[in-house]
Amino acid sequence: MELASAASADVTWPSWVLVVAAVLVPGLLLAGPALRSRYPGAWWLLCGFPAVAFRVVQTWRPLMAGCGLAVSRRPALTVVSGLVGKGAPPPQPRVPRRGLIRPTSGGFVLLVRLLPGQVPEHFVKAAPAMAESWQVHAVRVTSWKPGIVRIVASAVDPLADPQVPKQRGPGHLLRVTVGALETGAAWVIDLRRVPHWLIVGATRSGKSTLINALVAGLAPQPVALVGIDCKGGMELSLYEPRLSALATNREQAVRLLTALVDLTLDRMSLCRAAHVRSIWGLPDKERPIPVVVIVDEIAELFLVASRNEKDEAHAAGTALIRLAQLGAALGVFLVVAGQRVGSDLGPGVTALRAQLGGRVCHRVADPGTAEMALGDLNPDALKAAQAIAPEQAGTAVLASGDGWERARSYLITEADAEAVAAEYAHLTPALSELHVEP
Ligand SMILES: Nc1ncnc2c1ncn2[C@@H]1O[C@H](COP(=O)(O)OP(=O)(O)OP(=O)(O)O)[C@@H](O)[C@H]1O
Repeated sequence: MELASAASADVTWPSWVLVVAAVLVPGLLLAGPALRSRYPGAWWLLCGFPAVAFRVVQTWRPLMAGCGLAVSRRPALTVVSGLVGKGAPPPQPRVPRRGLIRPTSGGFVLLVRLLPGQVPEHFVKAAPAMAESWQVHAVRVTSWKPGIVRIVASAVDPLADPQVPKQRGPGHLLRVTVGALETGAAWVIDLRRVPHWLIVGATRSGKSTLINALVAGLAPQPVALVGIDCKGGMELSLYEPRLSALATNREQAVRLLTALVDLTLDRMSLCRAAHVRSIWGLPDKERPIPVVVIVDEIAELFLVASRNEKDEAHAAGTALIRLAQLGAALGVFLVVAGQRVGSDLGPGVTALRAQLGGRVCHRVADPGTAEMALGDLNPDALKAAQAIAPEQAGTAVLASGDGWERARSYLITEADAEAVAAEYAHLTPALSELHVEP
């Protein structure tokens, strides 16, 4: 005892260490919050992640046991160990094996090997308990491969205020980063991967903001943008300088959609003559420009009040379905937005929905719209979509054949989108075949 205290009394720190510590520690305490908000990524990696990773390691065994994910040793072994080690404590139950804890921007990810008898759903149920024990914002569990689950944790809410990254050039063709995912990764709409999208949401839920982000990302690219806004062009006319065509009522919309179908059929003949299966197989010089068709408020196209309107609505619906069926390979992409999308709008809506593989569901006013957007792809995502609160405008549930996740678009205002459209107006391709008489 005396020796130990003598040894500790002998430790003398060089004076420069004391000076550095005296400056650094209060400096970090004072400047911490500012550094954290200015460099959140670096702050998380250096300060937040090590502490949370330590917590994960420390709590892994009790957490697994508490959530019923630990499995007792085989009884025979327990008996043998009891005989061999008389009086020794009983063997610890087995817990699932955990892989490396890898940091992500604002969270971490780890893989876990399931024990015999376990299924991914057992871990999905334990996700809230994991988030509490590790003191992180949220934990998502997904099946990774047979026998392995992937646990993704976000330390802070990445959807609280996603920041628009600094744009470097026009980026990849038909690929736009429109927001952030719950995992902290970028929310990318890649039209070459998923060519057609359905975006739904109640009023003031964030549909236009998402379309602003999409148009702002596509405007600098060599693509033609076409708008169909049957509410008199109130929404899409903002981007008019960058639009190759804009229809502002249903009559114009039908003519524009018919012209687009003709353009698609021409491209089909071009591809057939060149013996290729899509415009991407054509040489660069011969490849027609990709066309992105944005439809704002789909209900305006489908709702009917008279016999005459019924024919128009039918023609619009048929042309849209045709475009969705043929367009992807021929460079025509659809982004269809609506407040309320239900089968009551007509049989064409359900047929169209089946062709729109990418789904974005913001806060909705009626469960039927969420069901229409997500129900056929991911019924699990419905609850998450219905839980989006009005103050979380811009937050949405994304679904595709691969699964679902929550995301929030960047706040690109109408003024921002208008400015981008004006800046890149000189890139607007003149497509005379799409000209619709006013
Ligand atoms: N990603 C976002 N981040 C923060 N705020 C947002 C976001 N998206 C939308 N908002 C807020 O919500 C408001 C309404 O958004 P937006 O105009 O996009 O809704 P909308 O669904 O298009 O509504 P409507 O159908 O009535 O046109 C915006 O003015 C903005 O204040």
